[in-house]
Amino acid sequence: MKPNVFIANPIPADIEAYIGQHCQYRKWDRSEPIPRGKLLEEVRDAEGLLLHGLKVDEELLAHAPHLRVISTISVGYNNFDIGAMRKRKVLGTHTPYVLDDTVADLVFALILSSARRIAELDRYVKEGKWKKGDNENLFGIDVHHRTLGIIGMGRIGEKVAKRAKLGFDMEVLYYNRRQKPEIEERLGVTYVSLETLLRQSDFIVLLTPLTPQTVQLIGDDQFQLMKEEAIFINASRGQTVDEQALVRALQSGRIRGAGLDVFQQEPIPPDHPLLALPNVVTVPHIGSATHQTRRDMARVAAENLVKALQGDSSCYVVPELKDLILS
Ligand SMILES: NC(=O)c1ccc[n+]([C@@H]2O[C@H](COP(=O)([O-])OP(=O)(O)OC[C@H]3O[C@@H](n4cnc5c(N)ncnc54)[C@H](O)[C@@H]3O)[C@@H](O)[C@H]2O)c1
Ligand SMILES: O=C(O)[C@H](O)CO
Repeated sequence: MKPNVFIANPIPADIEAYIGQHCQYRKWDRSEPIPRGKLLEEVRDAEGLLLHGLKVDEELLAHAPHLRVISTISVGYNNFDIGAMRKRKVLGTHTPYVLDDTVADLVFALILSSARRIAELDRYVKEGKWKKGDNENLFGIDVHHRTLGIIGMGRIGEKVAKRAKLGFDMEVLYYNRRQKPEIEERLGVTYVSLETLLRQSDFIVLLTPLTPQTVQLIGDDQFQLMKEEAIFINASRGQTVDEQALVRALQSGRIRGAGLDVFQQEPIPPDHPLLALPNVVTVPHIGSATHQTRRDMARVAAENLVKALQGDSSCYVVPELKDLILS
């Protein structure tokens, strides 16, 4: 008997067909998110669940007594209640590696857009404000040969460091849970304390996962340490930053600017003070959102689901639940 699976987000047809070869499945294929009540209904008989960005908590697990595997189409898995999943022996899988270069590209797009004021000056030109003559009010700051500080030197952080070192001749500092001598040797990056990184960097990129230890890792105290010329980039999760403190730092000129892909509330409310600031570049959580990479992520997530249901340990189980597939 093929296991029952529920696919809670639309995926490409050939990837759906691959799941169909190994599982019986039902699916939600509308572009708007599945309503919570409908999801709770659909998981009743499911042994496997494929999703992106939906909350997995005790309530959902209680509605799904047969569930064995939840596969998220993302590398971040802060939507998983790990404790509740462990209690019920439900495996969680995610999609590392396939998106690293794409997210690193987006981080650099935010760095360059903020430093050279691309979004602001695009509006300036299109609004017909461009006059002849060299206008110093339009100048930005250099990215090349400046100092980049990466908080969270993981898979994506390393790709950002590589771009910075090889493409932009930047000095790269990093702060991480543990020092990584192998990356230091290979890329010539330097491990420093968080305080040193904040004091010395011209660009600060936040790339840690959202965990209890990283909630509001950056707040008033951390913005106080930054240079006045610093540009702050967040591509991790909105909750890793105290957003009110960020607004204060930007409004008061404590830092120069920010480039943001993630927000405390997504979509960010249209009247949010961050959106009124010219020195902030915003994009709607699109770090991994290219056609190719989202496709690759869906493929890896589908393979994870099928493999995990078959007890094949070569799938990408989230680190905190790895022991479950071996037991
Ligand atoms: N904006 C986007 O679209 C997008 C896309 C992909 C990933 N992300 C976010 O980026 C995160 C990182 O992804 P990754 O694949 O590089 O993960 P990773 O696990 O390879 O890297 C994370 C790094 O952060 C470090 N870290 C964890 N907690 C820390 C702490 N308290 N202090 C200092 N360092 C800490 C880890 O040691 C690790 O080196 C994801 O968890 C996700 O939240 C966002
Ligand atoms: O974590 C990820 O993979 C991205 O943020 C997309 O959800």
